[in-house]
Amino acid sequence: MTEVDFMITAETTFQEALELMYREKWSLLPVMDEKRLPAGVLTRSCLYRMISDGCALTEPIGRYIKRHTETISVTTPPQQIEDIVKSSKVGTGVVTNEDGTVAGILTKTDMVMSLLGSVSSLKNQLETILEHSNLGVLLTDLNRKIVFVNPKLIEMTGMAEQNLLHKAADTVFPELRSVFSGEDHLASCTAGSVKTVATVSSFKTNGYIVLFRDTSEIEKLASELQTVKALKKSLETALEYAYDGILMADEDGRIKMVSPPFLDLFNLQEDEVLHKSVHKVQPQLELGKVYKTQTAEVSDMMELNGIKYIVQRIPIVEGDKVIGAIGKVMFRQLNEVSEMFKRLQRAESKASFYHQQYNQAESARFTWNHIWSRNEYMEKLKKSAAKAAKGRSTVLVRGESGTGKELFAHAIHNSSARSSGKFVIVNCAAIPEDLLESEFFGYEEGAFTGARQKGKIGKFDLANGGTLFLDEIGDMSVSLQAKLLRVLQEREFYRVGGTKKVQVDVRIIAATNRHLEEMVREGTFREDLYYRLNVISLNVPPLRDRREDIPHLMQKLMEELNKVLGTTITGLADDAKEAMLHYSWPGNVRELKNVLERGMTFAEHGKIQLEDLPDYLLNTLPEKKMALSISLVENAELEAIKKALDQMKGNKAKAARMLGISRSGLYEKIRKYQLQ
Ligand SMILES: Nc1ncnc2c1ncn2[C@@H]1O[C@H](COP(=O)(O)OP(=O)(O)OP(=O)(O)O)[C@@H](O)[C@H]1O
Repeated sequence: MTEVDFMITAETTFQEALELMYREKWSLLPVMDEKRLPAGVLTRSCLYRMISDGCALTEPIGRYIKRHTETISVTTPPQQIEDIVKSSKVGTGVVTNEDGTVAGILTKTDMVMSLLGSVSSLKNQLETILEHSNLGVLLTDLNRKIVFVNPKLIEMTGMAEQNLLHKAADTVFPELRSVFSGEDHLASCTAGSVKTVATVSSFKTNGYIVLFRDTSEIEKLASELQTVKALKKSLETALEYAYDGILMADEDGRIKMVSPPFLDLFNLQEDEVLHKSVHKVQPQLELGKVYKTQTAEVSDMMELNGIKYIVQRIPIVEGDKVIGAIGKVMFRQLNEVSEMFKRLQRAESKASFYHQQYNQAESARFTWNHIWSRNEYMEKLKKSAAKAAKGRSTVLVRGESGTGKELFAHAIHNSSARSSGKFVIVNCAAIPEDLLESEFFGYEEGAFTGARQKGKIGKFDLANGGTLFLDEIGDMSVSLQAKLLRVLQEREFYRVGGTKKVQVDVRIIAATNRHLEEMVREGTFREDLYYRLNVISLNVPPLRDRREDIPHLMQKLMEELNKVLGTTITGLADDAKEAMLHYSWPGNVRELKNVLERGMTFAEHGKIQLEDLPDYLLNTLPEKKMALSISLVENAELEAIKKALDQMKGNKAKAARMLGISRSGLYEKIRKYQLQ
């Protein structure tokens, strides 16, 4: 204990001990126990070991020692002490002599150290520690002149020791200036080619100690982190622009990422799916399967809103464990692999559509479920019509063009007692005047000369036992009106050129968009026929008077059109929807359907955009949302008709088609607005 110069107690902090040691130049410190009797000595290496074990500089030494108890006495053989120290988790310090024998050891709670032998060269001990340190260490005097550098710092700088010693530290390492001046705690400092972080501790009376930590490891980690971040970003971007609907789930089936087309297709918001269980939110994807089988698979064809899709289920496997799964919903490629395929598909769907129509000619295709509505009056109307269907009376369906009068006629027939009979449609406006009679009543064999020798069955004959739907009844000539009236009264007729009375059991449903009462007044429609037809009258309101039907009809019609056109439209962009909701729809549901068909053909997939809508619709958009007055509606209607006629160079058939109204409907409007 001869070399002991200073004494410290269990209350002394590590910082104080360190400063004392530094000031007293590599000496031992005596430690007093609680009774202030000499208890042991603290060597510098021991102190450093304790600090590197993680004790705070401000912590009292005694408290640290109490936490780190080892039962080693002076009689413990050095080998055993070494073993204990090595295996100890408590960071006990050991002091060795030059020959490697144990010189001192940390023992009881209230004692710091007992010397087992002579402590000869503490400077050497420190040098040993510094030699093996991973930190570059530099000591300076008060003038910042370098007095010591450790081998690690020599290695880092690549400079010879003598070229470093006695130089001002901040000349060799200019980055240290800010730390020496106390502006910063740390400095990024290049030692040779090594990037380091340097810290400076000052020991007021003696100088400074500078520690250099190699940051290349940290930088490597940072660059790996950067790579991972970049990968994540690429993945997110790929998802953002992915053509398919993609969803990724983690090992517990929680949804971690989802692509916008996926959300579009299933009409979901991101927060409705993210971090939720895929098995609960999207059970129809059946992603759970791949967690069990660990093999990728493709689903059968599925369908949503008229859009066909298939799901590719892909497990993410690491080792022999499934750590996640990907659900890839392909709905666009199905239709868009190539232009050819698309065209083929359209042709096919059109062909099958017409084939279906052909098969269903003379049979009613629609029921009440096909008349889509959210409007109270329409629902009441459907109920009354369904009641009327049960009887035998003639039904007159009235309403503007394209409001769904024909649909009502189909549904009435289908829910009537004669639904197994035929449903025969005659468009009174479409048949040339001179053929109308033979169309209605047929003709006997040989009634005409020439090719049509064989005779023809008329619509009344055809509809026997079923329903005859007389569309556009207001457009029938007065002479035919008389003949029709007779059949309605007597339930029998003569074929053209025939002499035999034909008896029929036919229910008549008539429809018109004309103002029959006015026509009766004008003498262009027979009053007696009017009363015969007008037994039960159903008035289908125009779309502008049941605006709540518009969104519902848009949704249902898009589903239907996706099937017919082979498109994958998921909805309308907000502004396009707004425009649709504010338009007055003079052509009613037919016009709505035509505008959607055009928009869907232009957009092909995703959502219908504003620019996919026709100009005449966009031009009539009110600047501000305001209640539509009748004159405003009429004005819009007039503008639309003018534009259509203009665009079609006066061709009324084409203009009517473009407007989505019937030819007779257009004629009526032309008359109404006195257009020529
Ligand atoms: N409520 C509805 N639900 C579903 N589709 C409808 C509805 N109303 C009309 N439609 C559709 O709109 C189009 C026009 O309907 P429909 O032919 O029945 O009208 P209309 O009043 O008979 O027309 P017009 O007077 O020009 O003959 C059809 O394609 C029809 O399927």
